[in-house]
Amino acid sequence: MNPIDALFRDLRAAGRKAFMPFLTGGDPDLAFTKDALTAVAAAGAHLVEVGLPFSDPIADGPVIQASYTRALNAKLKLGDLFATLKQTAAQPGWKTPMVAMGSYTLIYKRGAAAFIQQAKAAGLSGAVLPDLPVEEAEEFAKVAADHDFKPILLVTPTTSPARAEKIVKACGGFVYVVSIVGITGERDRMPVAITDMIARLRNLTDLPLCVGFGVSKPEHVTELRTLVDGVIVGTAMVRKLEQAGQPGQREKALTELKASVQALVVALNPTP
Ligand SMILES: O=P(O)(O)OC[C@@H](O)[C@@H](O)c1c[nH]c2ccccc12
Repeated sequence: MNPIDALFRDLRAAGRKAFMPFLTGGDPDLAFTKDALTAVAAAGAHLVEVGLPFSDPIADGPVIQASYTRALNAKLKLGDLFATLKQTAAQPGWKTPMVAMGSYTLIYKRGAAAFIQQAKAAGLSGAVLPDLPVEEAEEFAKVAADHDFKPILLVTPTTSPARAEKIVKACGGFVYVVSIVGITGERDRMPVAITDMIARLRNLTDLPLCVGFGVSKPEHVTELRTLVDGVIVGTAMVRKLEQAGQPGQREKALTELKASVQALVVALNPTP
């Protein structure tokens, strides 16, 4: 069974929700990526979304764009990032599923089957594909299914019901529910319309629904916890990667990253 399916089966049986931090691969360097992944897993993250740095932003806000730029300026290569993920997942006791998040350009360049083989060998169980239109997702979804690799597509507040139906059919693992129209980045409050969006999606699919964009504080998570199967937090985590790039700040950034994950995990699952 794919590790993402196994995770959500277990969480659902226990009445618990998934916390999923997003971390850019290679910011400020690959050694830190390994340390940061290990730290968030130890702090209770249920699965991790690893951003594959890319030059053209897709819905990325300024904090994540700057993070991608730092990784690319440090001459990050995808093969090296995959090698780091593999080492990370090979640590004794590692059981945190990882998904990639990246432009379909990165996949298309390599060919879907080749990309999936490399990604799986690196320990990745699926990929969030923000710029793959559902019309073109079918072919990727077929290749992915052959390799038990999960294609995760996004539904936004402006997605039509007919399109949402196609998207959830092409998805595996979970559906990425974008909370707001716009780009990634912290917001003060969670939009009210999210309740309706989730209810409509529940009628279309049994897949877990995970909400991202704008989630950063325990209060947000408390608001969402009864509604969703998981939450994704990117920008608030990536700020710690930025900090880690400052001289002498690595240990402090790791400690703060852990504390932030712990606080969000407790808000999501308040009873032990
Ligand atoms: O940063 P936020 O607002 O916490 O949202 C998560 C998000 O960063 C992550 O999932 C992500 C980063 N870049 C993306 C591009 C498209 C979709 C999603 C993403």
